[in-house]
Amino acid sequence: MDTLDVMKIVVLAGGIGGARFLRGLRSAAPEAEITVIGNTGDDISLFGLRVCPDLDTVMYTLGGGVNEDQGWGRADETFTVKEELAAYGVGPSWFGLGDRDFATHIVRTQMLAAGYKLSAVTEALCDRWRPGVRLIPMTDDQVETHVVVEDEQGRRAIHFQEWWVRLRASVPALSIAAVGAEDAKPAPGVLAAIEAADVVLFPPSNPVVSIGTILAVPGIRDAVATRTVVGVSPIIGGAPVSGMADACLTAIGTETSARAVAELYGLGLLDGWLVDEADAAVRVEGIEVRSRPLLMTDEAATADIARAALDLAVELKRAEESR
Ligand SMILES: C[C@H](OP(=O)(O)O)C(=O)O
Repeated sequence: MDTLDVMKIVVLAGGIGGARFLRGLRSAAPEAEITVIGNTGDDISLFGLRVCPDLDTVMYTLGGGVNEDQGWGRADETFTVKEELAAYGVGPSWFGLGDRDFATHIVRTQMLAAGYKLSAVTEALCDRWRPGVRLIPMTDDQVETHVVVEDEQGRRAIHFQEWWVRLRASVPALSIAAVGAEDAKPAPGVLAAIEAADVVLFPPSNPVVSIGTILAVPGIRDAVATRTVVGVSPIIGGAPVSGMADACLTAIGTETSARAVAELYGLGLLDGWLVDEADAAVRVEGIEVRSRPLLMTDEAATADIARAALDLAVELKRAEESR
């Protein structure tokens, strides 16, 4: 198998970083069949609507509709509905939904209310966006990431989005839990896609609340462990490439380093690990570590990173097969 051959690739993805990596992967391997298993732990109900930030970020980014500067939400967005809600005193005001984005959540909520599963709704939304990959939510069941914090209002669990977006992770998380994950079932097609995959890639998504949450759905981790898996480090030189993943890693007692994240995923799951040149000295027992520039500065640089991940995965798979 050559990376240029048609191959089946599964990617576990969160939001912005995952979506940008996927855009690079799609251009690095245009013939590949790419299945994306999307995190739904960040999902939240707002104004009576079901909002799936990570699924939408992947869909908008690959479908050409994303706000490129922000990395999420729609391009050419307006905020009339948000302003009108605020005029009624209806919140929360801290979650920035634009008018175009609202339409997606209205369609999704309407279909869910009619009895369609989230996986079917996502497929229907993708009919419009044609992302060039098959996007499946990790589960059709409700899983919500909650964060335990303690401040002047006392100790309490809040929705991940409230901690992340409203509080900007400024209050330390005492713990993070994917509520509902242990009883959730993988969405239809998730396990079959993993079982059929030539390789599985972990993009530089948040290892705790994105990839960690997907792996927490029973059955997914075990299925992934049977494949050749290569991850791209979301940590460069001791800091997240973007975002505040360090706040999540600290909450679970893991150091913010490329080595610690590889160890968190663990031997038995990860076969190869791409780190930045800044982390060239990183070694992880039992995992093949390679270094190269990992900043996704533009689409061409991102495609090079995706190609390097794929090449490493193919090399490791071949080595495994010849043993
Ligand atoms: C929460 C978010 O996760 P991602 O969508 O990047 O996986 C982040 O770490 O910025």
